[in-house]
Amino acid sequence: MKIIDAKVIVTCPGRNFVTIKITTDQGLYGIGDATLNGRELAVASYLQDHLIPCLIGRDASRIEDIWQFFYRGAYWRRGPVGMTAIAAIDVALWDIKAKAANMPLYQLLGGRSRDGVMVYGHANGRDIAETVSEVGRYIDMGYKAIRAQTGVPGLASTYGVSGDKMYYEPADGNLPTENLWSTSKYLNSVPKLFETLRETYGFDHQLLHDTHHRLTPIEAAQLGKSLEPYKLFWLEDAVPAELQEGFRLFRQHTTTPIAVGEVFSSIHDCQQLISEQLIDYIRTTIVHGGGITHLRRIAHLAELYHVRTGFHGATDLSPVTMGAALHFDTWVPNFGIQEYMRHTPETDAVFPHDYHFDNGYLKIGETPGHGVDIDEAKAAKYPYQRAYLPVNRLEDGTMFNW
Ligand SMILES: O=C(O)[C@@H](O)[C@@H](O)[C@H](O)[C@H](O)CO
Ligand SMILES: [Mg+2]
Repeated sequence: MKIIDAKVIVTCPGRNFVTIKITTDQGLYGIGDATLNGRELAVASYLQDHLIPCLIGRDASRIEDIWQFFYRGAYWRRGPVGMTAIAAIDVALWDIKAKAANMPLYQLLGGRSRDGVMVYGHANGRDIAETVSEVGRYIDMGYKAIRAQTGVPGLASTYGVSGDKMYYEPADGNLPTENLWSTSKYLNSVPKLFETLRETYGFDHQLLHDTHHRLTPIEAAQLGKSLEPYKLFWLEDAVPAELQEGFRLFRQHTTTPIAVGEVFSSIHDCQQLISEQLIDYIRTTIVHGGGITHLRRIAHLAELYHVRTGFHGATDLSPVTMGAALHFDTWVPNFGIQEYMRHTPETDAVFPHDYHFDNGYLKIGETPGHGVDIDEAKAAKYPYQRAYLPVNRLEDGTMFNW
């Protein structure tokens, strides 16, 4: 089955998405997500100008060989741009292979390990009272797991808190928005949020929190200890993870489960974190982690060390990633949880799909492939609009982590 065409589709139904569509000589096509929030055109060019010329004429069934060709053949390995481009091709080829076999992707991976994929939604509020009310709304919608993020007294803005309570999109202006951050103000406010949530709703629901890369290991240890009475499902991205051994200091002080990895792009970014059992959930997902082919390696390594998957699933990962991730989640034995930030109706119209929300779970259909398509006519109506993720400075002006 020969690849005869491959094209990159950039569309912006409220936010930018980059998609590759690969077509074979047998009339089958597959699609893959290539979206990297704030750097979309870098991946589009990596595909259009560098990888696609090498793709035409290859055998679409040779998924592993094509992955190895683009990874080892690049010379310059790893990193979010290259691995997102490789991931997009990989997912499109898995989509084609499953369609050729006339089976849903999860069957090709090894069949069902579960009937539904437990997801967590994003409740947020400007203050604790509004956040508690929002968590209640997500409980009423049927969520079994809810991430809670609240405004920090004394800070004008912070990660995860937005005016729109259903569709959260952090990328905004034509140039990066500058936010201000105070770790001490944040650490003073978070424990009170979870104390209030547990007092209000008890312990029947899983609660999660994302610190978004803003603490040192000892600050993360302090936060983890202070949250232990509230039994979080996980504390996410507490510490930037370039220094994997830095998590030893964090881990030794607290039993709060640790999740990290949405910004990772290969197994090498998390191999030490996993093999030293410094984390409990690996967040690296299909679109930024080299596709299904590479995520299987990460999941198998994680399985050896009691680490479970907890795929990133924000709105800036397209429905194509969500579809592929749900098939992976349906199969993978060491599944933990799937993030589910809902896409807008405009985005869903561009990317018709067969997964659906059912009482706290996402369920996939039996469509051959990953079950997601792209409506090119609708996609063409939304031209690219440059947008950046915000940046963060400390209150004294020091550049910090967003
Ligand atoms: O856990 C999450 O969903 C966040 O970390 C994301 O919203 C992240 O900020 C965005 O995906 C960045 O593009
Ligand atoms: Mg996160």
